[in-house]
Amino acid sequence: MIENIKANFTESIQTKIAASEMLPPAIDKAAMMMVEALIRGNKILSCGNGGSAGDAQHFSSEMLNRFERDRPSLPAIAITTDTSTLTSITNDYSYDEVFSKQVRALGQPGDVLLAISTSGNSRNVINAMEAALSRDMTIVALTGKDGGEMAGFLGEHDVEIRVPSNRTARIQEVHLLVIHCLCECIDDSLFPAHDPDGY
Ligand SMILES: O=C(CO)[C@@H](O)[C@H](O)[C@H](O)[C@H](O)COP(=O)(O)O
Ligand SMILES: [Zn+2]
Repeated sequence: MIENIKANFTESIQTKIAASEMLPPAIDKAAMMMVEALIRGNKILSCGNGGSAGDAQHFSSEMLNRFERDRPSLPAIAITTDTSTLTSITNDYSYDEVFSKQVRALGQPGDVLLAISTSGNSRNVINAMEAALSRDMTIVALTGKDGGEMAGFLGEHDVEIRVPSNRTARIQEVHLLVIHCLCECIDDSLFPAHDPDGY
């Protein structure tokens, strides 16, 4: 067990090192898309399944409350949280529609969809991306593996941040780091720190 645990740490560290060499330009582009949307008065919707639903909520809570320093609340909604909405859409239509119906209701032109899937193949996330495009939103996709079907849905105004790993857990661990990078970039752009420690 101890050896397996150590191997998980090693694999996670190696995945992060590989990601640190490949992902910063895409993360920077995604952060700028979000900053421009927020400056325009738009908002960010986020979605994903399982651990990625947690990531979607982690991101929105850091927007709505704060990341590392005090600043005004920023508009973001995780569409993974309202069990009445989730169960009724799934019951009456299909789990595949659980995010897309919410995007069509809440999405406005210029909003950003943060779409999170380690495989890139979750049908409800892909349908949410289709709905976002129909609402003239832009998309930041956090993926892994080969990017799955999600990779094929992205246009020149969108960005994919694909973690170089085939293991769901390792991909999720880097997704959380990416989310924290996005939060820091957004805060530094919109609310530059006044003291050198950033607090
Ligand atoms: O957290 C984990 C595995 O670490 C699981 O809950 C995982 O998120 C679920 O199996 C998801 O349904 C996987 O979906 P996706 O990442 O392929 O879109
Ligand atoms: Zn997990």
